[in-house]
Amino acid sequence: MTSLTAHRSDEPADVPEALRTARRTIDNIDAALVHMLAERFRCTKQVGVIKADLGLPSSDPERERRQVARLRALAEEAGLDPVFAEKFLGFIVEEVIRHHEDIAATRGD
Ligand SMILES: O=C(O)C(=O)C[C@]1(C(=O)O)C=C[C@@H](O)C=C1
Repeated sequence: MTSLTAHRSDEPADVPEALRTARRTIDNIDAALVHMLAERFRCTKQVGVIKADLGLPSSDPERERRQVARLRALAEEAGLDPVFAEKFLGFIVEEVIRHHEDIAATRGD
């Protein structure tokens, strides 16, 4: 193991190689998640502006119902706990709705 590797992975020198390798994969996936979430929020902020301009409500429970059904089915196919997938979506959507409300408030709606 080189000092460059140690620095890049930010791991103590005594971490076993198999664990180090797994953690590199985890770090890559976490980075991808952050980038994907940033893109999603960039997009939903545009949705917030559209909704505020058209006087539409911040939340759309019917749309959310369809998203939950779709994501639960995808999760089952993928071997991910569908309850977790639903909770994760709900956590994100809750934040999106807060953003929509802020946008509507600042645009005088
Ligand atoms: O699709 C919308 O209408 C949105 O505002 C986006 C979104 C989401 O984040 O997916 C957020 C709030 C709504 O209740 C439903 C879905």
